Amino acid sequence: MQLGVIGLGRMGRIVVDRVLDAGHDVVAFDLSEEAVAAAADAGAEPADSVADLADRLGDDKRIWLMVPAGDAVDATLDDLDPHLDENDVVVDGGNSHFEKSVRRAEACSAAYLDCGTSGGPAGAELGFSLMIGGPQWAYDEMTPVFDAVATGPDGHDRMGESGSGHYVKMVHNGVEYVLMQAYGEGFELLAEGRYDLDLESVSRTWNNGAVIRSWLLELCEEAFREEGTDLGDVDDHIAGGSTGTWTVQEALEQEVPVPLIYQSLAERFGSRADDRFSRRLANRLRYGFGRHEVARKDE
Ligand SMILES: NC(=O)C1=CN([C@@H]2O[C@H](COP(=O)(O)OP(=O)(O)OC[C@H]3O[C@@H](n4cnc5c(N)ncnc54)[C@H](O)[C@@H]3O)[C@@H](O)[C@H]2O)C=CC1
Ligand SMILES: O=C(CO)[C@H](O)[C@H](O)COP(=O)(O)O
Repeated sequence: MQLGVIGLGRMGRIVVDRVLDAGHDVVAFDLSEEAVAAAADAGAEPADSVADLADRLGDDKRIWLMVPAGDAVDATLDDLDPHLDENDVVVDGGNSHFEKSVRRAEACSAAYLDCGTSGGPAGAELGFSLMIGGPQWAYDEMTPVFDAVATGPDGHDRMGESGSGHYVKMVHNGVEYVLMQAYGEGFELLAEGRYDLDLESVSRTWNNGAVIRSWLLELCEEAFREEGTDLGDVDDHIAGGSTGTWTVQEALEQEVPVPLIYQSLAERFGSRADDRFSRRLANRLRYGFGRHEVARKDE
């Protein structure tokens, strides 16, 4: 099979390498010439534009987008669409919002698969977990590519109609926030609590047979090993948050209670403000109702 890959960053490059390793051909394009040259060094055929990539693919095009979610996906689809017909398949493997994926699928001249991708850079060796939405025939057609990019046949499946792949990935990320928060709270208590503990040792011990072992816990072990048991100079600021926000918005719309996901998201937002207005007001209100002393900034 011949696959066009657009977007050759952390994730797209893994798609290229795994598809090449499985014996398929790859045509690769990125706005970054360095990224295209590196993919060519790995065995991909370089393209210098979206149109050039489409020309090199011939009929029955199979194309994987791995560009940042949002405008980059729309811009790429605008450039691609004049070259597409109903026999072609486009996969969006990024973290797009599921509703945008439904709209893009309706507008696209090709069959459109929304593909939630999980596994991060570790997927280079292990393969990814792929959650795919869209037409069954297009999923079947892309199966050799999904087998190569995922951990294997069990690492991908069609979740359902258009949008369902990115919907499942959105909820996956909400769960990811909660697990991170849960490990964070447990280790915070261990770090601040009454014993002088080596947290790398704790996480290694938990990772070997404990009920709460997991890949995220292995990443905790790696973090304590590389940064130290006090996490050294790692800041308490957590970036990101788009996929968790979407999960909470959808839960509100469906009237499904997700207090843990919301709380984990709020913790992220809270981490970005070191001078919280709500805390300052609560501090002042305690004076109002109880004449409790107000802590002042210069004290
Ligand atoms: N990094 C991660 O662990 C994961 C990322 N994702 C999703 O995968 C997608 C890609 O993420 P990364 O590879 O981490 O991003 P990245 O920033 O490492 O790579 C994106 C690449 O796309 C290229 N690009 C941007 N706009 C382009 C355009 N219009 N045409 C062609 N190339 C363009 C950039 O030059 C860059 O090489 C995102 O939607 C992200 O949310 C999903 C799961 C995990
Ligand atoms: O999808 C992912 C992991 O599963 C990506 O790492 C994504 O970039 C996380 O983004 P955010 O933390 O902003 O939701």
